[in-house]
Amino acid sequence: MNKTLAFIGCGKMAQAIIGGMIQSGIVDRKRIIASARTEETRQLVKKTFNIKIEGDNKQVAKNADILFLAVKPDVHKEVIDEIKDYVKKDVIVITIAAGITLSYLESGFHNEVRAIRVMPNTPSLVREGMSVIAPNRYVTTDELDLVVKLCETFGQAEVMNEGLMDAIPAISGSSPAYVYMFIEALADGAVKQGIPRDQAYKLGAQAVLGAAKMVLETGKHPGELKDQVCTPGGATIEAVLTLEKEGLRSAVLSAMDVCTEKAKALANN
Ligand SMILES: NC(=O)C1=CN([C@@H]2O[C@H](COP(=O)(O)OP(=O)(O)OC[C@H]3O[C@@H](n4cnc5c(N)ncnc54)[C@H](OP(=O)(O)O)[C@@H]3O)[C@@H](O)[C@H]2O)C=CC1
Ligand SMILES: O=C(O)[C@@H]1CCC=N1
Repeated sequence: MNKTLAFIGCGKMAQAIIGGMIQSGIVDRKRIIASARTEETRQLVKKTFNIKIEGDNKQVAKNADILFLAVKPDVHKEVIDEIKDYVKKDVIVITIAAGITLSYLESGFHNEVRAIRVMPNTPSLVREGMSVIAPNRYVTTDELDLVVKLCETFGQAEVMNEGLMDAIPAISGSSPAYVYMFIEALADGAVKQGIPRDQAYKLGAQAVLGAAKMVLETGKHPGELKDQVCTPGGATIEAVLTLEKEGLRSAVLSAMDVCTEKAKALANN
């Protein structure tokens, strides 16, 4: 990787990506530069990752071969206006923001800018991220391959049509938050039964990790895997009945609907 990777904005998501990339050993930290608004974040990022970070967005944009816009959606306009005249002609601009479209980037920079939407998630920090990638028509196959490989340094990557991108936060970008809530709830339930809290988090998290691996590695339908746990006349089916009565599935679907609507609206704030 002989490209300069630049991040405008270095908050929680950018830090997760940078952490995963460096941990992979594939991306040299010397190739990563970033900017953040406050001195507090700049010091934290410098201390944590030992990368070059500064307050001047233009300086960072100027040196970028691949430029990640990692600010919130409502800060994109101000940042793009600030840097658009400073980027290299063939820079690849990636937004990781929910709701920011490829046409938004094309109008902000210039009509033929190489633009990519990537929706990542925070497990990127431990190289178990999921990145969904949608390029515009000016991104070449080789450039897309490079970005896919880059995203694979911190997890899995899938290329999709832009038309699906607004639906990705709910299933992938935001969903770790729901899973953490589920793990917290599992731990609370265990603590209620007398299990020490630190062990309860380990048991709950490992169950989620193991179940996720079963879905990914056996290729079996989640319903079949659930059925294997439910011993006839046993304890699990009682828990399953209660979760159905309490509306676990419909709660998840409703949450994903509101998440998707909000993600679509974010760019207009
Ligand atoms: N968090 C997540 O799980 C995910 C987030 N995303 C997307 O990532 C983006 C960032 O989210 P997140 O990391 O959570 O948010 P944060 O608030 O943690 O990070 C935003 C960063 O932007 C910086 N910033 C703000 N204004 C400017 C500016 N004018 N110039 C340069 N930097 C600026 C902030 O600097 P400072 O820290 O100094 O204030 C901060 O580092 C969003 O667009 C979000 O949609 C996508 C997928 C998942
Ligand atoms: O909450 C948000 O808007 C961002 C997008 C996906 C995860 N975090």
